[in-house]
Amino acid sequence: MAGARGIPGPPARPVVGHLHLLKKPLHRSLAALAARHGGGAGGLLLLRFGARPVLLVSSPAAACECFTAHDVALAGRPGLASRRLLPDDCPAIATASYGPLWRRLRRLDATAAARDAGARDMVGKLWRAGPGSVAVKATAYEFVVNVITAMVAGKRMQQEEVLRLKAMTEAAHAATGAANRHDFIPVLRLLDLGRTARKLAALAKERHQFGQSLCSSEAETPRTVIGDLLREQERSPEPLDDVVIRTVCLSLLQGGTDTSSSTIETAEIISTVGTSRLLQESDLANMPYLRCIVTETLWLHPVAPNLPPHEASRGFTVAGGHAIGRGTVVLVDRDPRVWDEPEKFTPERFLEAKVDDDEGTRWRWMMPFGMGRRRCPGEGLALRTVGVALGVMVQCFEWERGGREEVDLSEGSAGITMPMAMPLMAM
Ligand code: HEM
Repeated sequence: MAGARGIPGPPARPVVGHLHLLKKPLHRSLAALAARHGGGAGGLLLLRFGARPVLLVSSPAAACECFTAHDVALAGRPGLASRRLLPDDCPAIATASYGPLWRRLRRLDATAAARDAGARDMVGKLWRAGPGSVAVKATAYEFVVNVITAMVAGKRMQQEEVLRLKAMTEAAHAATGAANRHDFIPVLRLLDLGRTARKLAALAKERHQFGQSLCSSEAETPRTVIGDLLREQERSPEPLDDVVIRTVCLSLLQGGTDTSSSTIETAEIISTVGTSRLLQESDLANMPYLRCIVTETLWLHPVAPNLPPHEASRGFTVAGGHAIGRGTVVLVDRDPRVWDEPEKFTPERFLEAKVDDDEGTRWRWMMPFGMGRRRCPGEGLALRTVGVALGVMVQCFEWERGGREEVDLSEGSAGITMPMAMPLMAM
């Protein structure tokens, strides 16, 4: 790339690169580094995780350019060591390499839903739990799982299975975080400090068994994802194998549950439908403020603040001629300057904004679900599910603080997703 300009970064250490500068939660560390060093190259900062170049993009314009003009080059995921330890028979759409298998999985990643009954169940559960307290996220989690299992397999999931899925999803998110040291420092892998290899092998086995039990269970209605996939398996000239079916089902469940339930937990809402009947999905179109609250929650508490890592499959130039090398891992950082008072809960800021009207609003909206061809395929489903769940919870309960203290919205230290440090409890 003749004439291309290099991208600045802070001084790196031998072997670790910049890993020593990263603390949990990762996105706060990265935002601090971007604020300190990233102004000079159009909002780009070049770091090294071990020997691996990592580009942090914190300018809206550069991020838009990356995921539009260079979207194909950035559609890959880095082949990190932890992912290579997960055998081929339990992949996930989110970590699959860009290519024919990923394309096929995405195509199959169908969406359909019937959620109102699930919302009623969730409210009933919170109600029956009192007096005392019940973790909102656990209840919201069960609700989301049941919405998605109904879509995938046409049935509800037993409580033990919900807990098993939750543990598996949290372990997978932690293992696929963007800055796991064992991914970038070979000696740590060699010694298997932290027993990462063993944990990943156990996780692979668990995913395999869980996916298999999901797929081999009898689907109760023909209009389910599994039903469609099994029919396609029989009919298609290029039949689907079990790995593909398992992956689609698990990706829907694992991609959708922790993300949506964290968002439900974090939001507060004002209902507009009154109390004569329970809120339904069709009400959402007439509730712009509810939609703004969900959007604002995703802005303030994105579940994947830096997006899962993307990898440049070829070199290109961006932001006025800065060179991005092949193999660079790309992470995105929210730019707080797109809003006045970016950290203040202000749902009204989205009242006027149309989702896709110009580059600015697109940027403001793009972060929670990504952008380009790896953008979240569950976005529509997630917005409807979160909207219905929040609406019903606010419609049916009065929410107030349990004591004098502010509700603690601080972040936990997860891997690729970002849960709250203190779970929200309904008393
Ligand atoms: C509030 C809820 C949700 C949020 C905030 C969210 C966010 C995201 C983000 C940021 C990505 C990565 C985009 C990128 O790589 O640039 C993603 C990917 C993905 N999401 Fe979601 N998601 C949510 C709900 C869902 C639901 C309900 C499903 C499925 C039913 C789902 C399935 C997936 C899958 C399969 C991928 C991988 C896409 C790929 O790599 O090609 N997500 N999501």
